[in-house]
Amino acid sequence: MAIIEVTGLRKAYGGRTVVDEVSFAVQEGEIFGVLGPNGAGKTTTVECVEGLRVPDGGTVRVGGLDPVADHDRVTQILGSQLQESELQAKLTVQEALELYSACYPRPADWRRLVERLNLTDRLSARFGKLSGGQKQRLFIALALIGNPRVVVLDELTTGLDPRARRDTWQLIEEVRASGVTVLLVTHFMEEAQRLCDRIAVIDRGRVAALDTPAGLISKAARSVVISFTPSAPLDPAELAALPQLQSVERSGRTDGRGAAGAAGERLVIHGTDATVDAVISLLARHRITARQLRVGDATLDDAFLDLTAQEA
Ligand SMILES: Nc1ncnc2c1ncn2[C@@H]1O[C@H](COP(=O)(O)OP(=O)(O)OP(=O)(O)O)[C@@H](O)[C@H]1O
Repeated sequence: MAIIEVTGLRKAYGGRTVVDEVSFAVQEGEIFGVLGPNGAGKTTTVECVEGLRVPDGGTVRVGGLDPVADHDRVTQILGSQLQESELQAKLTVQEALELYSACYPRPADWRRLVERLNLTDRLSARFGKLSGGQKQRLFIALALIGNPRVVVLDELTTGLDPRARRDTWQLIEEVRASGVTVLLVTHFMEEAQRLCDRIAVIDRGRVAALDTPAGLISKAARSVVISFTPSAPLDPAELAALPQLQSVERSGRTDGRGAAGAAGERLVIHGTDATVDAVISLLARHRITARQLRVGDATLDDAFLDLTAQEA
């Protein structure tokens, strides 16, 4: 069952359309990612879902309710991540938890929440003195305090070090395992690939693609990457004629001109399985060996670049 349904959403600021006919549905129990370049309209879209912005067109439903007209009821089922500026630096962790608990008719037991989020020993610490990771954990606790069915997390791990980011990923997985649906806005491909069941890629206000991470990768033109250092140079014309070739990147000790792979130059070729087969045949035909040969699937990064337009 869809807990969030967005249909033909439009939003303009000062006559400039920044969200243009966006539609997607988030199923109960999934982690749904919203991914896209800066200024693509991600935050505007999720703020319409949260009822913080009034759409200019289309409909948004959360648990069947209109987030603007039924704002109070929607806040009972949807937990939002606070922005840093929304908490006073002098407030202690416990005070923040008690304050936010008081806003809900059936709040979660905050002591259990802080235990789960590993914040018990920080209860008397002031918000302003918490580390970045601790602040994010507190934001997750506050988003969950009303026992929501769905939480919206917008760039939760931006600014965290790699360990704190991984810890936060684990928490998000635990939140989902406890039955809460997660709408996650992120810039991090690795984060989206690891956490999300499905992803809407938003580009210039429109949904450019909507699929599972694996589905997005396989749809991207560059779905396989082969890299190697040839034992002898290859003819650039023969490389350019490879089937379903997307790109050839050359790196190493040469200036990137002339025969490809001269003097230890490394080649990184993006294409499909057919491209890889043809590279292997080409090497065999010329009796050239491929040193440090690596073949791998393209990543969500590659798919993202294929799916979103380059900045003009
Ligand atoms: N209140 C506002 N008034 C005018 N323009 C706005 C307002 N809020 C956002 N915008 C503009 O709308 C566009 C979309 O912004 P939005 O914050 O939704 O994008 P985003 O995808 O979340 O970007 P980022 O990844 O940089 O956070 C941007 O060009 C932004 O400058």
